Amino acid sequence: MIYLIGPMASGKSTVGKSLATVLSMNFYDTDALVVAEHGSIASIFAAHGEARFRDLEQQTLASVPQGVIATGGGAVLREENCKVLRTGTVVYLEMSEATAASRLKGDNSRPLLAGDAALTSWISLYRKRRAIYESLADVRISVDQKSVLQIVEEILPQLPAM
Ligand SMILES: Nc1ncnc2c1ncn2[C@@H]1O[C@H](COP(=O)(O)OP(=O)(O)O)[C@@H](O)[C@H]1O
Ligand SMILES: O=C(O)C1=C[C@@H](OP(=O)(O)O)[C@@H](O)[C@H](O)C1
Ligand SMILES: [Mg+2]
Repeated sequence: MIYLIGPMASGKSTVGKSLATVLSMNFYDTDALVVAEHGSIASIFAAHGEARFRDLEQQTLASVPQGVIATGGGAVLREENCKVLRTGTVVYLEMSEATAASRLKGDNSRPLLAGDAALTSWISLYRKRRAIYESLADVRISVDQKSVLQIVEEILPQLPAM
């Protein structure tokens, strides 16, 4: 299993999909699996709160089939999830604030960033989570100013033989 972790908009979903294609592995995105079964993340947060979303995220991560897995940026908040991540190869996509700003403009799919034009929430969440991302990472890649393909090509030689 290969797990992608990192802050919101670092490219876990996009890079994960491309990495899976290159490796001829299945790709799963825990957020997409939750949405397919329970509706949009925004609607889950609005109707039931973040804790409910975290429960669904945890259940999904624990039962996802073999492949390349894009996690949500907050999946590392639960130790149960970290235990699952440690069973595979963890690729951490790190990103600067400037890159986040350009990617998040006009995107309102992430309830934790609602009204976050100045990126205050993104910065504060990343500050709280950065140490966990670093502690879990087997492979660490800075995504700033790199194309998806460049990032995939940087990850490939750092993966253990499978
Ligand atoms: N290397 C990249 N260069 C430019 N844009 C990117 C890159 N990686 C991702 N993106 C774009 O940034 C946004 C966030 O990417 P996404 O894969 O959803 O991140 P995450 O899953 O980590 O939140 C998307 O619009 C995506 O197309
Ligand atoms: O960082 C977070 O807490 C979240 C990140 C999102 O996924 P991405 O990191 O793929 O945007 C999604 O799981 C949800 O909106 C919460
Ligand atoms: Mg994603």
